[in-house]
Amino acid sequence: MESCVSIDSLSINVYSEIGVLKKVLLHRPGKEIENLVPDYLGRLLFDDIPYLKVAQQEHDKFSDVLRENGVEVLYVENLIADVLNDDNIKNEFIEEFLNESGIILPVLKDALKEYLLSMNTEEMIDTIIAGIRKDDVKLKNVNSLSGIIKDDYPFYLDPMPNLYFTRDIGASIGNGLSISRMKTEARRRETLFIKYIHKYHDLFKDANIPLWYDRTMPFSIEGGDELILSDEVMAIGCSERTSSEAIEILAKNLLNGNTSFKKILVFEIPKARSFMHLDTVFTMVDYDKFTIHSGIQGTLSVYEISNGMDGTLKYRNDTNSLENILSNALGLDYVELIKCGGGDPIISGREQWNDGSNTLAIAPGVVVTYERNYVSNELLEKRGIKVLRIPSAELSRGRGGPRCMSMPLVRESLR
Ligand SMILES: NC(=O)NCCC[C@H](N)C(=O)O
Repeated sequence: MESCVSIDSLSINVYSEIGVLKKVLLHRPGKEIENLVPDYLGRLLFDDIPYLKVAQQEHDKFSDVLRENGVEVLYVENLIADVLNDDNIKNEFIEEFLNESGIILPVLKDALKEYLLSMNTEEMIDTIIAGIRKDDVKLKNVNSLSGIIKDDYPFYLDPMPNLYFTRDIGASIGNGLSISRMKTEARRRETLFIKYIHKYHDLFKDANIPLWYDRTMPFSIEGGDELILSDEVMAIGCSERTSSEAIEILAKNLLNGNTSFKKILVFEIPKARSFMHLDTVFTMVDYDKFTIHSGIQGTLSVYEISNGMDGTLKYRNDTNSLENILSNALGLDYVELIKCGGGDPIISGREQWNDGSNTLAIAPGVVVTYERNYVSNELLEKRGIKVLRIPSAELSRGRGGPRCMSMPLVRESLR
């Protein structure tokens, strides 16, 4: 349960999806977006190339709305810069980052290390996130075959265009943290940032923040699949990105650990790009209200994981209606599922594709949404939800919405 210290001094405290948001981690899109090229869009998990200048203006509007509502906005790039100002930690990070980038040829590794260390910390971080093009680095006396016969791949280090979807790199659960094992190579290195911030940043390093999951585990799980429905119940999507094995390991650590969590609802959703995470089709907007994409309702299976008395886990396939599963789990008489885009399959399809279901609650009944999903937004307002719209034409090309772009660190607990 919530500790007795004041909310502001807590480093991680997230026991719901809707508690007043006090502290959140974002990444402002940078030059990595301009290193997206048509040939590699699919592998880098993008469907189009955002116009960086406008994407940044939209993201600044997002952070303004959060600050205007009392949220302290932290940026990944600033926290990791704080950490890497220590030369030893910087060297450790660069070593690990280059290894994970597949840079194993010693001459190339040394040349890239020298290139990165020639910059100040902030520039180095921007460069690492943006990617390093072969044209950027004149590799001095690299007498290796690959230095002579170059293939036509333009990068030494791939860009990290998905970093502005900070939701996925980790999940604050209770007073602890699940550091993701990302499903795809394209996003795997992103979690190095959260690893080093958790391990070395003054905000976290002495706070004994338990790790419920770690990036070294072999089974993938991503934060977009991890929803905190209450201080006792989580919903976790078994999806294109999150494996049942990872869910089981996380469940053991939460249900058998000394946490407040008693039950995990596993939502088995179609393994499809547009439904890549549970939060692209299902988010919580109030004590008893959720948005949902009608396209998954017929195909959804829900399995409940709870504590067996002997330290094992119990599994049950819950065939009740989703409304009943949620109201039972949350001890409510009734919950309302608000269909993203209404019932119309064309409108729902369009608005779900542009993350109409991916709302970010900043307080009970108050959500941030993409303005482009106007049908879903009006439906939410008709159901009594306060909707704070942000511009989204460029940000949405990355296939994520306001919840995807934010990693809550502190929310006021609901009770
Ligand atoms: N929680 C989320 O739904 N995040 C959206 C991630 C979009 C990103 N282009 C990806 O495919 O991973």
